[in-house]
Amino acid sequence: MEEMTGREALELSGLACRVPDRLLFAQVDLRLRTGESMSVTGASGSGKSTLLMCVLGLVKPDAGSVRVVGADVGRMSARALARHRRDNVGMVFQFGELLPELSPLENVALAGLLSGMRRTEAYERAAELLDDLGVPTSSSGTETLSGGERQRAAVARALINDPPLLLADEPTGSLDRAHRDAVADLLFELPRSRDCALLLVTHDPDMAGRADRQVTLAEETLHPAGTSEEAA
Ligand SMILES: Nc1ncnc2c1ncn2[C@@H]1O[C@H](COP(=O)(O)OP(=O)(O)OP(=O)(O)O)[C@@H](O)[C@H]1O
Repeated sequence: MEEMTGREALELSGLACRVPDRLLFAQVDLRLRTGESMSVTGASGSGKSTLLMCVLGLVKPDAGSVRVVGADVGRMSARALARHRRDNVGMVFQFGELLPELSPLENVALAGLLSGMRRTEAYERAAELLDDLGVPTSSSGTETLSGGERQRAAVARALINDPPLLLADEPTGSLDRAHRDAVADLLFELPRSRDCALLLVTHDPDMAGRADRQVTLAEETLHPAGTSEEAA
């Protein structure tokens, strides 16, 4: 029985996407509410990252719709979409993708500034988040951070606008086991502590298994994990 708590963060209906030589996926339906986490596994090349790109509105699906907090991202102008994404979606990638010239604090604050936060507020919030997430705010560049700290800084950056939807693509893929577990603990706590929805793409079965709901992209569509022949 699914509990109907939280608010709707993401709804995919009949989503289909092809690349020039083949169909990646079709008939993808998914609903995710704030407070929930969902993992997406699937063989390499099955289209998991492309699915996230569709959610971000960076790849236009061939059919179906993507609704983020109720708004159809396929019907927005580029400008409205960029605004909507900044306000509602946080994204964490495999290598953190922080700007190396900036300090961790500046990296996080910048995301707030770009969405219109006042300077003092952006810096205060950034410092608070980094502190909460255990990243030293004293470091001057991101290269002095450990891999785990860098990923936590990337999570802080994704959270600065309090997004109802958090997307993560292999967020622990570059980390050793100890750091991986620490970042995983942090990520899976977020849906409840920050009332956001977490959609996580991973090849790691342990990570995937920690999500409230688990799906696999295989045979060109999404299945509840464990019901498809295809290995994750
Ligand atoms: N713009 C594009 N043009 C052509 N092919 C593309 C394009 N984007 C993605 N693809 C292809 O679509 C397939 C799915 O890519 P995607 O990165 O979504 O897979 P994935 O499941 O995330 O893989 P991995 O687990 O290896 O990261 C790949 O075969 C990729 O080469």
